[in-house]
Amino acid sequence: MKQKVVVYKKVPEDVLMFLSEKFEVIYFKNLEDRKDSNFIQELHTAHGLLGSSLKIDKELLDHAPNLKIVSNISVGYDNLDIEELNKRGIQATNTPGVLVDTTADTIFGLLLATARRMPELDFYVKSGKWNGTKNEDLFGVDVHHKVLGIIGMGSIGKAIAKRAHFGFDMDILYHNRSRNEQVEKEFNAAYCELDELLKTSDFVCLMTPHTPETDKMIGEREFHLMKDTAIFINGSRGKNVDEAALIYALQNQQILAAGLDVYEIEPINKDNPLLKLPNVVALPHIGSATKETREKMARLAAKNLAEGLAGKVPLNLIK
Ligand SMILES: NC(=O)C1=CN([C@@H]2O[C@H](COP(=O)(O)OP(=O)(O)OC[C@H]3O[C@@H](n4cnc5c(N)ncnc54)[C@H](O)[C@@H]3O)[C@@H](O)[C@H]2O)C=CC1
Ligand SMILES: O=C(O)C(=O)CO
Repeated sequence: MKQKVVVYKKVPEDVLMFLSEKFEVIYFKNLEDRKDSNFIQELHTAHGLLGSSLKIDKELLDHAPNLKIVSNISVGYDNLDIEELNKRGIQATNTPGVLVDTTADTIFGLLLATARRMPELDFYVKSGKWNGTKNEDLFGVDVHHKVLGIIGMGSIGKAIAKRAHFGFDMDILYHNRSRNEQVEKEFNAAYCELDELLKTSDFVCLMTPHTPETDKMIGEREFHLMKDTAIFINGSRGKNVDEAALIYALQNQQILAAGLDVYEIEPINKDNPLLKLPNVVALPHIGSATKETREKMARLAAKNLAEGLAGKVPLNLIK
């Protein structure tokens, strides 16, 4: 009898076909609620789970006694309780690599859009306000030849550094769990302690995973250390930032502006003060979301799942 796989995110047709050849596939194209009774019902007999963002913790796992693998269609896996999965001998996988360039493009684009106030200016033109000289109140700030501080010099951090160094002649500072000689050589990047990076950078870009250690790692103290001309970019996870402190810093000119792809709670509430601030450029957690890359991620996740259920060690097993 075929093993059973529950897919809880929309995936391309070829991924469904690939899975259906090997497994019995139950497909929830757009699962809105993890308490959905049909989903819970299917979990009881599921061997594999494929999707993203869903919180997978003890409460959910108690409904899935036969589960062998959880395959996340994302690189971040802060939605998974890894300790609980380990305890139950359930494998977990993610999709690193395939989304690096796409995410770096988005985050660097966000940095440019924030510095040059592109969404505001787009609105200015489209709303018919452009009818004379453009005054200083519309000007942005330069990106090229400025100092970019990257916190979390991993795969995506490096790809951002590459764009900044080769494309924009920026000076790169970085803070990471460990030094990386390759990025120091390739992008002339200088390692520094977090406080030094915050004090010195014109742009601070956060690219760490969300872990107990990085939870709210940028808060009141850190915004205080930044230049009042600094632009803060968060492409990592919203929970890495104390959002109330970010709002305060933006409202009180402690920093100049912020470009955000991620938020403490997603989707962000439309009444969140961040969305009322002209010095915030807000994207809907879209870093990796191009058609091509999302398809690659889904294919890689399906491959990981198939390897796990075949008794092999999946390529992207989370250790
Ligand atoms: N906005 C979006 O759509 C996307 C967001 N992400 C987020 O970006 C994160 C990073 O992705 P990758 O670069 O692929 O991961 P990675 O694992 O290659 O890099 C993460 C880096 O953060 C560093 N780090 C971890 N804890 C740290 C700490 N306490 N202080 C300083 N550095 C620390 C690590 O040493 C590592 O170099 C993901 O975990 C995910 O949360 C990833 C993809 C898309
Ligand atoms: O992969 C991730 O971690 C994302 O945030 C979405 O691609």
